[in-house]
Amino acid sequence: MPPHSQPRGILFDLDGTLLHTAPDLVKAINQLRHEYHLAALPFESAISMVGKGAQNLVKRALADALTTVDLTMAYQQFSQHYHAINGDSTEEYAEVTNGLSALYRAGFKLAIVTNKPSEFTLPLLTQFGWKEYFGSIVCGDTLTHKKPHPAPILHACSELDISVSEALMVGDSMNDVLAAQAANCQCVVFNYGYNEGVAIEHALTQNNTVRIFSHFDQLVASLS
Ligand SMILES: O=C(O)COP(=O)(O)O
Ligand SMILES: [Mg+2]
Repeated sequence: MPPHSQPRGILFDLDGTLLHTAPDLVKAINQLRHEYHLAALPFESAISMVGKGAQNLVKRALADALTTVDLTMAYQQFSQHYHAINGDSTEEYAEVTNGLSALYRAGFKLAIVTNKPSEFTLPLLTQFGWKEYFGSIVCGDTLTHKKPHPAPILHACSELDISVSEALMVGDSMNDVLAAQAANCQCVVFNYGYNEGVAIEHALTQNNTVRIFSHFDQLVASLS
């Protein structure tokens, strides 16, 4: 398949791509730090720790106290905090619901491929009314491996019953780009997301074939 040919399946990252989850994530992280008598992290520092799943987020957020922290217990504490507020201050990026609905109605097979654990992902998909759109939902704890490993992308393709050459990965970070490259899958990224604190334009090398969009409408238009 030549680069940029029309896909049959579209695999979406969640945090930083479909949903601006940062306000709730940062709040839960700072509630956790408060329990450990640690100062609140500034918003931008906390959000740069998002990307490699919630267990890694907790580890990164407690880096200044790691020698004294039981990470299993800390994750449980974070999970309680985040469950209590998950979705409260989370917003979809502009035109995401309209765009997903249009792509679904146009016959594309859609999937979620996120590093976010399923316990937090599924309630958000229900809250935003998106669950019916997705023929596959691969979360950070669905498989042994998370992005940037290619396995989540390959698993979603298998569940959608398409070959990876017929898929397009849509994300916001190098975890999405590297997973797509390892799986040999087309990839586009939005530049409004998180990418662990680094502008995605700077992270991508010049000869990279990944397209960069700044609005969800641009993705939908590129697939019409
Ligand atoms: O939970 C994370 O760390 C990131 O989630 P994402 O893969 O949807 O960006
Ligand atoms: Mg993301």
